Amino acid sequence: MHHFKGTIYQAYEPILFQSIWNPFVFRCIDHVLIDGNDKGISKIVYRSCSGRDRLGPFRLSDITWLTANTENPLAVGQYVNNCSNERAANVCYQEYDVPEAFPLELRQYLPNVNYRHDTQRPLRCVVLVALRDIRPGEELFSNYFTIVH
Ligand SMILES: C[S@@+](CC[C@H](N)C(=O)[O-])C[C@H]1O[C@@H](n2cnc3c(N)ncnc32)[C@H](O)[C@@H]1O
Repeated sequence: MHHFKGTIYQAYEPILFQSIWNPFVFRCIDHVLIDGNDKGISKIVYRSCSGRDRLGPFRLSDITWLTANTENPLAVGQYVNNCSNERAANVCYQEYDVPEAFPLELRQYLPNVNYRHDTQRPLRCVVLVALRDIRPGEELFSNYFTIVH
């Protein structure tokens, strides 16, 4: 199972500059957006939001996916390519909201952060679920336009 990492924007929040020429923006069913780009302004925004949201000694999100030393090796969801007739999808998307009861000390491994610190709703995450057994080194394909409810 892989995470689609990145900054979470509610449907009404401004994302214009971060989204220009950015193929890594994922749109959820309810129009929440995840900017999974690990470069440029998207990277700066994620770092800044992640540094801002801390609770005592705990980070509330994983920042290591922006570095060479990734602590959550599952946070690679945005590198999945689009399937075609010749190359069928082998993963699909599942959106979920992190429950309030999720342990504080484990939040540092979640590769998503809210753009706005005063967002009232739970953190949105999107994971990729394998549709069949996948061998090491196999390229991952999803149907960019299908979401499992
Ligand atoms: C979310 S990224 C996917 C990961 C990207 N291939 C990478 O290496 O970072 C989306 C971009 O990947 C490329 N892409 C996705 N599916 C593709 C496919 N089936 N064939 C060729 N390029 C594809 C397109 O350039 C698209 O804008």
